Amino acid sequence: MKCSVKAPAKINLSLDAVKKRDDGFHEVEMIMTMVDLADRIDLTDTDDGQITVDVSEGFVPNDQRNLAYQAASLLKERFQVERGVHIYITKRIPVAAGLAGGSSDAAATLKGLNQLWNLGLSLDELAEMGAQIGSDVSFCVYGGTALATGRGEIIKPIASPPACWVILAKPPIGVSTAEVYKRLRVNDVEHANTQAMVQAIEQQSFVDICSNLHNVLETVTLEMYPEVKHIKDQMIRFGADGVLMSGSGPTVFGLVEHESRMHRIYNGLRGFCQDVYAVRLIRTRDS
Ligand SMILES: C[C@](O)(CO)[C@H](O)COP(=O)(O)OP(=O)(O)OC[C@H]1O[C@@H](n2ccc(N)nc2=O)[C@H](O)[C@@H]1O
Ligand SMILES: Nc1ncnc2c1ncn2[C@@H]1O[C@H](COP(=O)(O)OP(=O)(O)OP(=O)(O)O)[C@@H](O)[C@H]1O
Repeated sequence: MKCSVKAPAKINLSLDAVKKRDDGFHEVEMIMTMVDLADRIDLTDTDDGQITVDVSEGFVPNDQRNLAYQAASLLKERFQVERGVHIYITKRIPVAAGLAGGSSDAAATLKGLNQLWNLGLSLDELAEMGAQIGSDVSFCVYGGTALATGRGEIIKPIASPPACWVILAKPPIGVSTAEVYKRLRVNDVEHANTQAMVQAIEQQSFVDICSNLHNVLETVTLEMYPEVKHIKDQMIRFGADGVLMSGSGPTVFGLVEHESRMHRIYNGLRGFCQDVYAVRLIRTRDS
């Protein structure tokens, strides 16, 4: 038996850290949404009881460090599954980019194995297990657009933003999420207006979404890596309607309403940045 699952990337339209907790994590308020740049996870059920991983990109770990491996291992142990699985990951989402590639691979593996191993778990149960792997995994299990609180694992679905283009540009550096949170001074930053972003989305106001884009982690990453600030400035100069760094970076995204302008920005950025993508937001059907 085999199954294939798409694992899309996320962007943070708004990311606020309210305070640092005693367990070392930050209490956050984030508005997250999925874009149609995705990894592909192929799962093949095996009868040797082993979990094995292969990845199309050589520099992504193919052992216990892989978040998809951890997802399979968690399900196998919790439900005493005797079967094994071979996981093949076709990587399209840039790695250590702030786009939750590894988290989405883990979420897709949880969902795929739920089917392949006939576990009958609900999305809520899969999301709860996902939270044990990483803070972004629960959101990736649900997908769509959501307000994420707690350390990122408490998910409240909201409406999808209006359709638009999303240009992603990643400078050739990897950023450590742990390091960025460690350097963050929650009391010295300008906080996001999360409620204003929720309202802008509910009212389908593209203009208000663009004016409320805010990510407190920019205060750290832009200072550490001036090339991220440079890409942000270029995207604004080329005419994106709204520009922000995603997650802990270094990927910068630009929201663009009109296709002709999207082409102009994409071509302009390609001149000095190799990793540039023009994608769409993934909108859920009921919104
Ligand atoms: C930056 C974001 O990607 C935005 O969506 C997330 O907040 C981080 O999600 P993630 O990469 O899944 O993070 P995890 O793997 O859970 O945590 C990595 C490290 O980031 C820090 N961390 C993470 C989440 C959080 N709410 N507060 C934190 O301080 C912790 O030091 C943690 O050890
Ligand atoms: N399936 C996976 N795909 C990519 N990286 C993985 C995977 N599993 C484990 N990793 C490890 O996780 C690290 C972070 O990768 P990832 O692409 O998930 O970062 P990210 O997009 O910044 O995540 P986030 O936005 O959740 O902080 C990588 O350096 C890699 O070694």
